[in-house]
Amino acid sequence: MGKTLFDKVWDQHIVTTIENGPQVLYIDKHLIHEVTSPQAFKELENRNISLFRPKQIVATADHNTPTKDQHLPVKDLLSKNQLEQLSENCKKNNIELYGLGHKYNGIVHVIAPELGITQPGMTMVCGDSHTSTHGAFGTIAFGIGTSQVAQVFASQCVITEKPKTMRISVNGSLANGVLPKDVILYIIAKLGTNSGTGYFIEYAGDVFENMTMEGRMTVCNMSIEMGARGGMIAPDETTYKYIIGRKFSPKDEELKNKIQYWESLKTDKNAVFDAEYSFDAEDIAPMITYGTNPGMGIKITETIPSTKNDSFEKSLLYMGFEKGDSLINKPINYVFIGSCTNSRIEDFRVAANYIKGKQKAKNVQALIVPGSQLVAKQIKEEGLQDIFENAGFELRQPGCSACLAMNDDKIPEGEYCVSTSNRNFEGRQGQGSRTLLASPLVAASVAVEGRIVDISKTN
Ligand SMILES: CC(C)[C@H](C(=O)O)[C@@H](O)C(=O)O
Ligand code: SF4
Repeated sequence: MGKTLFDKVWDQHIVTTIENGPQVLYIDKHLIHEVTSPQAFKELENRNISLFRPKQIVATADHNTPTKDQHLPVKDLLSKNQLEQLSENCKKNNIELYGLGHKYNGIVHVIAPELGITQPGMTMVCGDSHTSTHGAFGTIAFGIGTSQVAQVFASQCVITEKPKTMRISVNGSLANGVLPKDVILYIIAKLGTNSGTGYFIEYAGDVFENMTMEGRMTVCNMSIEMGARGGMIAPDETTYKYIIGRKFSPKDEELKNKIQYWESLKTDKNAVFDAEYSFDAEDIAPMITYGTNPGMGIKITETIPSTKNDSFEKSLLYMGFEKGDSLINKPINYVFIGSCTNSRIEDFRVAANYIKGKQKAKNVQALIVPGSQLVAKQIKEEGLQDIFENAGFELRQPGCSACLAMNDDKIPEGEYCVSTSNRNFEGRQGQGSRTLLASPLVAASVAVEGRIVDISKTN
């Protein structure tokens, strides 16, 4: 029987298999940030264990960082503490840190790919659920808990059960204005937020083959919102082109050899998955969520379904929506374009292209938060900054920002925010805030119109 992409990468990294039990998996890259690393460092210190391979670890500060005046001392005490702890821990343990203000600083899932740290065929972990993003490169990448962070510090391995495999194919071509974010919101709306539990997903078919790396990252990022351990896309020419020339990318002979190896990773024709789904690209349209989990999504022109169950009704109550409502023309006062789902240069190009020559609506506060310093630099160099600022959008400094509102970027109670992030849980963007997930194009159109509009009827 043939092997899947997932099996090939997994099998290459098995250190040992415990009989009738889990496996010990070698981890090539361990990414860390300020929120989930402190207790792990403490645990090692308490047990007097040193870090096994500090050179395999890369650290950044992203969740707590302010998006204004990053050159000034951080005002929030808890954040300041966590950031200082990260710096100290990295210094003590010889870990490369791209801290606040560093030219490579940014959201962990944005910086590793753009620096060429993320490469096909690797295993990567981070104490963060959206580590699944890196699967876009044909990498087994998954989030781990704090105790596992300590385990990886000590051994560069994790002990884990091998997940089952699922393939989701989308064939055909996407209509204009339908973005990778719409594809993944559509898939989650169709399959539900528990459909991926216990699985690693491979996305296959025309739509993903024709997608840019930025788009593939958006899709893999949200695999976790289906409950999956992670998502992957087979490496191909698009992947290699993206990787070539980046700071930590392999070069010359090494690159040639690696590409040869990466080519061998594609799923074999006769490989069998534990579960398979397929969709037609033509059925996908611009999406928006109306509820409090990412699976509660509809095409922007559809009405809220009349599902009868308590949690559905509770969710609508929180959102202030009714069954059968259309979201078109609902006034929106906040728009957030950012987060590890949609804060790469391509996302801002799409938004800027729509916004160019227009003005944001008076009622809207529109935040543009780049995923990294490098993206921020590109925004400036490509003239997107002028487009955003002339249109009345606020361009901030990089970080997680309003995606989870651990810093000052909070959406006020009761307000709606059309957001390009990945989670619309109750209070996610600030206490009492109400999040509607959408693509950067939909978000841009809402900022300009001050209400939800059918993107296919505006330009
Ligand atoms: C803070 C961190 C542990 C968390 C995660 O794991 O996803 C955060 O990044 C999120 O998006 O909710
Ligand atoms: S941007 Fe949001 S989803 Fe991504 S790592 Fe930060 S908080 Fe988590």
